[in-house]
Amino acid sequence: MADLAEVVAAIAARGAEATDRGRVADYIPELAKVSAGHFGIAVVTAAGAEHVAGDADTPFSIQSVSKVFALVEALCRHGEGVWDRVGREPSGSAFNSIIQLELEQGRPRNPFINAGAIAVSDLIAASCEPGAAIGAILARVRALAGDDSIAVDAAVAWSEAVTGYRNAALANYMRSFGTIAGPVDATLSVYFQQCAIAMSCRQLARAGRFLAAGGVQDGVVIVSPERARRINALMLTCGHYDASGDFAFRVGLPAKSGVGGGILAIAPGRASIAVWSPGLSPQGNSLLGTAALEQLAQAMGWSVFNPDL
Ligand SMILES: NC(=O)CC[C@H](N)C(=O)O
Repeated sequence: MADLAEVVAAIAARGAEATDRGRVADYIPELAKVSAGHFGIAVVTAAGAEHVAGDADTPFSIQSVSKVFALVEALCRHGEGVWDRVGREPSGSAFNSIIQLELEQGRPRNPFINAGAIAVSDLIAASCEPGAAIGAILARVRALAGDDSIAVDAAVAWSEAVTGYRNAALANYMRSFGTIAGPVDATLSVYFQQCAIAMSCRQLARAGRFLAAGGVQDGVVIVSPERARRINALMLTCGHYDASGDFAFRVGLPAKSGVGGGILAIAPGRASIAVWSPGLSPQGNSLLGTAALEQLAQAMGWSVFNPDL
């Protein structure tokens, strides 16, 4: 078995040198300001040991990685009722696609595409006092990461709100079907703010550790083992949108990406892994982050399709 610390250091060295780094997201103006030169990786084992390298302590916009934590929050508040609003099937289409919603009567395919995540934000808001939903999501993330300094980047949230025409279209369309029950503007505000949460790779890997450990973190039950397994299943099948199949083929781990260039990946029973490199593939997933996870999975034998995992 390869030495984990050495593997992490070697991956970071390769990530720092790579020349083909993908394109930084520019449809959210504030994200376009981030340099494609960054690369960070953090691995937190199920037992809590940490191995980090590169820009592992630099906060970045977690964007759609937040959809995992929002789903946890919604499941804890509404239980299986979440599935009355959103499905559990891969979409095979872009993260911000509209066309499927009309064909499927306003019911999003899964909680990790934008439409599904907006519906999840609405569910959380429905069980909170007005204006308190983002606080609940942030509190969840802080508790999981064990770090109260984690915050919403207000500039990113604002940048997305003033340019978020597609998300507004998705939300309004779903409101017409009742998939969203609350005021569209309030729901979108929760969604934009959760996407604008800033975290480092180290914080993100810490926050995901319960998913690598059957739902338990430091002796505290976050979710049941069954729920942790199901969230991992959704991450594997839906976490990379229309590149989820290719990600499973190359890496073989449950994982969720975001257009900020972060990816949270889970090796069940082994580790929670966060990588960050802002340059993206055409489907909006971190180019070097995916390559890094492919190298890590290969070197450590960490794939859910590996008989020895
Ligand atoms: N894939 C993503 O990370 C997309 C999230 C982004 N906030 C959006 O709604 O467009």
